Amino acid sequence: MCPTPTEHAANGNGAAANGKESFKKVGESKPINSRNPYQPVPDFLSNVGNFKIIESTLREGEQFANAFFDTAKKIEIAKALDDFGVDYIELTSPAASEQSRADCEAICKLGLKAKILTHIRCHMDDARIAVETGVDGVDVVIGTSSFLREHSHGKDMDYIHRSAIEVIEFVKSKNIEIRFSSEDSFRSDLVDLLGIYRAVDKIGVNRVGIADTVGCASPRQVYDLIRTLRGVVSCDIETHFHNDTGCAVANAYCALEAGATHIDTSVLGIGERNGITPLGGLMARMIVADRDYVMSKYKLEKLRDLENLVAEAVEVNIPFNNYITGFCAFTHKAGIHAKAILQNPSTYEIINPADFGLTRYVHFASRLTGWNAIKSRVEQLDLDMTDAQVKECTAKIKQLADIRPLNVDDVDSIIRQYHAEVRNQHKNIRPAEIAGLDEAAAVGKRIRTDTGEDMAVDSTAL
Ligand SMILES: CC(=O)SCCNC(=O)CCNC(=O)[C@H](O)C(C)(C)COP(=O)(O)OP(=O)(O)OC[C@H]1O[C@@H](n2cnc3c(N)ncnc32)[C@H](O)[C@@H]1OP(=O)(O)O
Ligand SMILES: O=C(O)CCC(=O)C(=O)O
Ligand SMILES: [Zn+2]
Repeated sequence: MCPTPTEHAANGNGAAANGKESFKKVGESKPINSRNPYQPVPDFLSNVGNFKIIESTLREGEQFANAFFDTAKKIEIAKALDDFGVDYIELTSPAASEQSRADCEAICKLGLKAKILTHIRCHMDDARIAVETGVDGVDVVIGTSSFLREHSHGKDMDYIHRSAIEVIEFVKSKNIEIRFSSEDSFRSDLVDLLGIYRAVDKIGVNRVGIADTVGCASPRQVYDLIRTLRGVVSCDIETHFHNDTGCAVANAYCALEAGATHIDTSVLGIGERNGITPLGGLMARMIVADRDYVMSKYKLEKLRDLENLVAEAVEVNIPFNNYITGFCAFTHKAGIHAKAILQNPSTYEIINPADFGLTRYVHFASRLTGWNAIKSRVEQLDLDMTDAQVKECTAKIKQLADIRPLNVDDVDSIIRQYHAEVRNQHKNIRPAEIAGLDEAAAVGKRIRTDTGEDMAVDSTAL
């Protein structure tokens, strides 16, 4: 359930009003009475308050059209991801090239807190190389849809079973984690899928993976498949969602609701085509679902730097509407919004920018601006105006905003000019009049004018 405005205001941070609670391990359920009392009865299948991130910027992200990471950049990104707090860092297959293998070894030697994985084809040749790199685990994949069986590797389900078992047993014998994933899971036959997952679960795979390789799945399809799979395997369930049809974040969330334990992400969502679930988008979604969990695990204030690092490395800009860090993600423009936001940010914000080390911005330079936003700007400028004057000044701003776009300087100039005019008008009024004093009695006194000026009343002013 989303935090109510009262909760947001009370916490000052968009939090659900949870008490302190310790975090369960993957697969365990949360104690019932530690949850937000406004939340519905806990769903014991759901892992929205207990998930792990497999960060694949250095694997899926390297498949992004613009990506070229040299060793130094890979190390810098790996360290930044580790610092952010991701649970796993997935690296390109060491079978891809000699440099990929060397980089994989170098990152394994960094001694990061995050576990290091590499991603390989379901083939012994790749597996033999992978286990020699020093990784903590191997993610194995093979296409199971008819498209991929026919046009990618050309193998049938019997072959897939046999090679999966061989590779898994080999990797397990090296005492490192092993995950088995079907590629293009949502266009694969359900009986084939459940059969192979049941088989690999039986021989002790750590995780099975569901991949929406072409981004075709809807949240409801994801929920149904993961929920079904949850009933078939006892191991962890990793999920991987491409964003071709705009569902990558929603699908990740639904997967967790249905019992998935691990979500694949990449910084800014970079990957093949238009990429996968973005790390920042997942954080945006999850902080609303379980703020305590997200805040305790991930250093959210590092997200912007992490995104800037990757954006620069792959030579793209951060999109204007990016989750959390887009330039207008916390900008409030229309007068109705601005007024309410100034009173209580929960009115039009579900995420508190301060949780990510960011600030909100109330826009005050358009034809949609209202007097409350201008009043706030007048206060920032430390000028004294009555509400009636602010309203009159707002009308002038709107007049010009109807003609051309305004910037902050334009508005500040209008405000200052208006303020000066008002002050001068007052200067032309006899001070005794302003003070409401008897003129003769006023001489020699000091009074404060409407515009806040301290003035001496002398006979020339009368
Ligand atoms: C959906 C995904 O993102 S999966 C991850 C994708 N990642 C990568 O592709 C890593 C980078 N890839 C590479 O460097 C190269 O493709 C390599 C080194 C893996 C293979 O290179 P090549 O041997 O030159 O083959 P090529 O790339 O042309 O074709 C892929 C080969 O892998 C085989 N293959 C594809 N998927 C699998 C799989 N899951 N398990 C086993 N073999 C597979 C194909 O049959 C094909 O082999 P063949 O043409 O020799 O029969
Ligand atoms: O290994 C996986 O689970 C996913 C592989 C992949 O990138 C995909 O299928 O899109
Ligand atoms: Zn992918």
